[in-house]
Amino acid sequence: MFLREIQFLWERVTDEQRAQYPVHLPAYQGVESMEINGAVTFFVGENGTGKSTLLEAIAALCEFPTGGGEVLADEHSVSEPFPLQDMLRLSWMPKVRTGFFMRAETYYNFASLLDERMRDPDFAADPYARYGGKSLHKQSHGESFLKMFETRFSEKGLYLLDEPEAALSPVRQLSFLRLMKQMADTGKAQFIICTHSPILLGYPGAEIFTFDRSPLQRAEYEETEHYTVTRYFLNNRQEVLRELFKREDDSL
Ligand SMILES: Nc1ncnc2c1ncn2[C@@H]1O[C@H](COP(=O)(O)OP(=O)(O)OP(=O)(O)O)[C@@H](O)[C@H]1O
Repeated sequence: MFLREIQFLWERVTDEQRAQYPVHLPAYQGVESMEINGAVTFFVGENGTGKSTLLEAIAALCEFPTGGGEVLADEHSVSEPFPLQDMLRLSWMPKVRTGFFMRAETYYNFASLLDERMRDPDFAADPYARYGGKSLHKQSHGESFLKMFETRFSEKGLYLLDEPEAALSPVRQLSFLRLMKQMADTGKAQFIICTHSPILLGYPGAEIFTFDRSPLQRAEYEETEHYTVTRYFLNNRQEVLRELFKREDDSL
């Protein structure tokens, strides 16, 4: 593993910035440092708690292309949001420069970029070579996603992945777990992953940070809502659905 610690340098932000996105997000309040102790780290938590924002800030500090993962525009904001990376410091042992940042939602753009490169006569290398040999638009989403990981995971590096499960069936998620394990075991790859998948989260010995608490903190797999809610639903499906729909009818 390479990335050992993410420090939050509060002295770098003004009081005004502290009150605004992204610095104001509850999960970040009171965080001085996040120590990373394993090859696989997950960020979990409710939608909008700041997982992607932190992952993207790490990617920016690593100087990885953020893959078209532009920050959501805020219609009400009069100024550009404070770049979270400006208050972060990453500690490495050893420092790596390779790896990538990938968010499922920008995968389509990435596929189009490769097609553009294929058409570009000035681009000598085969842009599909590392991605299954043909346009990602001509492979199913899940197939090409997994293919891409199989090819790219053979390289040493830090992999920052935002909801990789979005493209993957449950069986493919299991394949993905195996792939991560193979890579992590070589000591050449480190993963930091935002996920909502109870399957991915089940990676053995993974370090999990939950953004549902303020400050964000470590959690055990069985403590996460992804585990408890999924488990409860699967064990009590009829009861949960009855209760859910009854409430909906009542509010009509
Ligand atoms: N440019 C922006 N200006 C203001 N607020 C923003 C901006 N970009 C994102 N936000 C808000 O910041 C919060 C955190 O967003 P983020 O994408 O990091 O959440 P997340 O935990 O990754 O959520 P999800 O699980 O849904 O992907 C959200 O409430 C989002 O609407």
